[in-house]
Formats: sequence, C-alpha cells, structure tokens
Amino acid sequence: MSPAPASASPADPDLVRAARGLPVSRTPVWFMRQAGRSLPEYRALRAGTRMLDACQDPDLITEITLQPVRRHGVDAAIFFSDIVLPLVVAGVDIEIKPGVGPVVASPVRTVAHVDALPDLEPDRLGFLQTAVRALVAELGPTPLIGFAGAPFTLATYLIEGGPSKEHARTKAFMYAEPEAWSRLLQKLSVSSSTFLRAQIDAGASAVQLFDSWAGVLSAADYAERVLPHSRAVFDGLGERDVPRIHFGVGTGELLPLIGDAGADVVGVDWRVPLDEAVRRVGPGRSLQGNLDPAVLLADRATVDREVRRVVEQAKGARGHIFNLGHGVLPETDPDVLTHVVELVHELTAR
Ligand SMILES: Cc1c2[nH]c(c1CCC(=O)O)Cc1[nH]c(c(CCC(=O)O)c1C)Cc1[nH]c(c(CCC(=O)O)c1C)Cc1[nH]c(c(C)c1CCC(=O)O)C2
Repeated sequence: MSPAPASASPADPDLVRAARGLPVSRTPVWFMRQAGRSLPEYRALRAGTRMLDACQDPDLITEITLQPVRRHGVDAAIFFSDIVLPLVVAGVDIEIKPGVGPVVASPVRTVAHVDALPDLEPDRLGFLQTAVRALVAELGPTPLIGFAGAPFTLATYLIEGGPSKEHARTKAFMYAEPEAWSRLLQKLSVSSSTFLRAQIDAGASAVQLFDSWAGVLSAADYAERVLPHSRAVFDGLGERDVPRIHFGVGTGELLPLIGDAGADVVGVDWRVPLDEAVRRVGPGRSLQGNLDPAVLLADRATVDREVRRVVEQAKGARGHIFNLGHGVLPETDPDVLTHVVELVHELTAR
C-alpha cells in the first residue's frame, strides 16, 4: 500500500500550507531567534534567571514564546528552548554561558564517554508539554513550531566542549572512531526524536530540525556519516503528520542532499539566492529563508530592497516561508522586524 498523501485543509495556517506547497493568502513570516535578546521585554523577563532554568519553567517558556508573536504579528511562534535542553534533561552537565553558548563540563572524547551518555526519558518532559499546551491555547490560530538540534550539531558541542569554528575535534573523532561516531549520532537522534514527539503530541503544528553547523562538512561526509542520523530523527516521528523543516548554515553544497533527510521545507542561509536554491533542492520541497540578519542593521531603504529581492527570488519555489538566513542578531532594532513582517505581507497578499 502506498502511504497516504500529506493532508491539509483550507483551515490550515499559511505556514503549514506553504510548507506543503499549497496556495496561501500571503507568504508566512517568522524569524529564527525571534524570542530573545533583541526584545527589551525578553531581557526584562530573563533578568536573574539562568538560560537553562528559564527553559524548564513552563510559565517563562510560554511568556517568552508569545512575546514576538504579540509584538511583530509573525505567522508562527517557535517554542522557547535550546537545542541542548534534551541533553540537560537527560542529565548531561551543560551550562549556557551568556555571550558564549553551550559549554559541556565533560566533553565526549572516547568510546566509553559515548556509551556513558544518559538516555532521555520521555516522562521527564512533562514541563515542556505543559508549556506547549498553554501556548497552543493562547496562540489560537497561530501555529507553534517545535524544534530540536540535529545529531551532528549536538555532537559538535559534546565533543568540542563548547562552540567552535573549525570543529576539528569533531571531524577527527568522526574519522578516527567511525563506529563510536555512529553510536553517538544514533543516541542523539533518539533523544532529538523524543524531544520533537513530546512537542508534537502536546500540539505543535510544525517542527524544525536545526543542523546549524553541518555546513562545515563535505557533501560526501555529510551524505555518508550524518544524513542517515538526521533522517532517523524524522523517521522517529512516525505517522505524526506535521510539516518538517530542516535548516543549516553554509549548506550551499549540501542543499541537494538535505531534503533527503525527510524535510518538506529546506531552510537556506543568505549565501545562496533562493532562485538558485530551488534548482539545488529540486522539486517536491518548499524553501525557508533567507534574508541576511545583518541587513536588518542597515538603513530602511536597504532593508526594503533586500526583502523585495528575497520575495522575488522565491517566486519559483513550490512554497516559501520568509525568514532570515540565520538567527536575529541581539543588536537588531525590534521595530525593523515588525516592519519586515508588514512588508512581506503587503508584497505577497493574494
Ligand atoms: C546552535 C544553536 C544553539 N541553540 C539553538 C541553536 C540552533 C539555532 C542556531 O543555529 O542558532 C536553538 C535555539 N536557541 C534558542 C531558540 C529559541 C527559539 C527562537 O529561535 O526564537 C532556538 C531555536 C534560544 C536561545 N539560545 C540561547 C539564547 C541566548 C541566551 C540569553 O538570553 O542569554 C537564546 C534566546 C543561547 C545559545 N544557545 C546556542 C548558542 C550558540 C547560544 C548563544 C549564546 C550567546 O551568544 O549568548 C546553541
């Protein structure tokens, strides 16, 4: 029996319809890192609370997730959390240092370290499901995007012990210990899948898998040593019929492959124009992106010109979700974000 076609009803939000290549009333817009330091109300709410504590407090999660929806009128909320949270909940000692990023107390450097990594017990995610349910009730028709980190990007933090530019230790481990590498990525795929399932089962309408640092790999290494594990994350969602978005930075050479992980939507950074991305990604998938976040720091005429260019270059895509090519920079003026949402809606109203 062939699988049932992806279902969608006219009542589905534009984000879900664009992800499936169906007609929309206007191009949906949201921003990676829309909740966060560009918003004074976020900085006020976070004052005195550590990032990973905030990520485990249902009231804070709910309020922080809603802030950008209220302020900007974006077409989706993204669950406030972090890609390392499933590891933290499982018991791995990780801190998110302000201005640095995730720092791991005991990096994974040996086969024994891999085998000692704790599994994520789904019943530890009650706080997350409480927050998702509260959010879905508050959001009404606005969809909530759930997310997780992809196995490769999570492995870079575990192996390097923190953020890194070259990811040399990660690659060295991948080449030197192929079996342990595969076991590590397999463990991470299970935990990311568990994290996504918890969000979908509590009411998330779409999911995004962040493989932020996959762009440091050659296409051959990505295809052989990474992609199967990202695919396992999506496969682990089973019959849950929500659109799947897959994104990484600097993935120009990987665009023909990334969709094969099982994505309905491929996220593109600012390096590859969307008309070229359509050719590289191929048919049957929508695109998300790809305004350079730094453009938002420029003058209004430049912002408008670049927004128009992105909208124009997306015209050949099966569906388009407007976003930045990576996260909102903390120094961004939030009024510019609101303006971009209005402009995209105005330019694409049908
Ligand atoms: C690589 C990665 C991380 N975390 C994440 C990724 C993948 C996305 C990407 O490529 O940017 C994912 C993430 N992190 C956060 C979100 C929330 C949802 C959203 O996009 O609005 C999401 C989707 C909140 C956050 N995650 C983090 C913040 C800032 C914490 C603070 O407010 O002090 C937020 C709002 C911390 C974090 N966490 C991470 C980094 C590099 C940092 C920045 C450290 C810093 O510069 O201070 C790891």
